[in-house]
Amino acid sequence: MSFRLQPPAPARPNRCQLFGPGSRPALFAKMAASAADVINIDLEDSVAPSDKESARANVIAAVSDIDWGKKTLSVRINGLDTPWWYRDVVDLLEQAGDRLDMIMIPKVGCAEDVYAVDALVTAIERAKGRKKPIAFEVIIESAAGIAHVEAIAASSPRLQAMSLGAADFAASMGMQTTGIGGTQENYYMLQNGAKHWSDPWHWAQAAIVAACRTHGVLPVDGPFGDFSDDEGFRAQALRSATLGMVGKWAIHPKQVALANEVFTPSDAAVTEAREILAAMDEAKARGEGATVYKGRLVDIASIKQAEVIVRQAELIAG
Ligand SMILES: CC(C)(COP(=O)(O)OP(=O)(O)OC[C@H]1O[C@@H](n2cnc3c(N)ncnc32)[C@H](O)[C@@H]1OP(=O)(O)O)[C@@H](O)C(=O)NCCC(=O)NCCSC(=O)C[C@H](O)C(=O)O
Ligand SMILES: [Mg+2]
Repeated sequence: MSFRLQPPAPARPNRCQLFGPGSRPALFAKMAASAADVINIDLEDSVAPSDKESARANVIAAVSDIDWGKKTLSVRINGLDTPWWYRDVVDLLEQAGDRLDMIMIPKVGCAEDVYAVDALVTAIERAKGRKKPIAFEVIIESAAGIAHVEAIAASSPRLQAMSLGAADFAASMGMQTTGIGGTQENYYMLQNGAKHWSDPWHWAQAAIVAACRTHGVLPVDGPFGDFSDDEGFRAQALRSATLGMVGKWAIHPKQVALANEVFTPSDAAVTEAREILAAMDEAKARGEGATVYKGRLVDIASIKQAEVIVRQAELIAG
């Protein structure tokens, strides 16, 4: 371990982030009643330009009017390359109630993008005497975003989470696909005439996880567009969880249960993790740093691995 210890990520459940357009207020109560840990009301790409102002007004009202329970409530503002983003921030901070937890900043390309929003938010919080500081989450969804991912992860103490936005990312990278996440037909290795599909999102996800873990930010997998494909969603989410991501977006309510299932450690995994911790306690009592559990080596690093699973389960259990 480096002299600099790895900071912990925010201790809150983030297994599923359910999205809904700010221009469809009829969905808000349904989103609040869902089993998602995080609610993302969108002012950006799911809202038509002609609806931007009315969607913003809907969202401001909904922050206070709807009972969001214990969920983390986040609003995705428009990108910094649009004419709408500053008004999103000003009106949300000045008019939406204290129930708002987070602002999601899309298409972040450099740390200075986050700095700009931070400066505006900080000024409004001071001017208005807002008591609860607004947290940030960002989406990495461009070539610039992934090139500068580590600086972005370090950009603000407000930053709690970072997601991969597969649709805009694919477009920015010039990838030949219209799919949002998941297996891509043409991304395969060939061995003895048989195709073996590979994962084109893997390297970006791994870069996001490393940047997030370095700076104490939650790494999250973004949307999976084909909401009729449960097994495709599950496979993508399982890969993300294996890489260290803590959750995934749902762009339809049927994806919420799938995300919660994958990102909640199973009873078997938690039992095994606790057994490893117990085996290592016994080893330590014998003055040993390593022992055998179910025929395989466990050592001091295994304690940290097991603690990741136990901590995640405890966090979710509340
Ligand atoms: C995808 C949808 C447009 C589908 O809407 P709809 O046609 O109404 O779906 P259904 O008829 O199947 O709905 C069944 C019931 O579920 C309710 N519903 C639908 N959507 C939601 C929701 N998001 N939250 C809660 N409840 C929802 C319906 O009202 C039906 O209820 P009932 O009649 O009582 O049975 C729609 O789901 C939708 O708009 N999804 C979110 C889209 C969105 O926010 N997109 C932005 C995020 S993804 C992105 O931006 C890409 C990213 O940035 C990147 O670059 O990768
Ligand atoms: Mg996007």
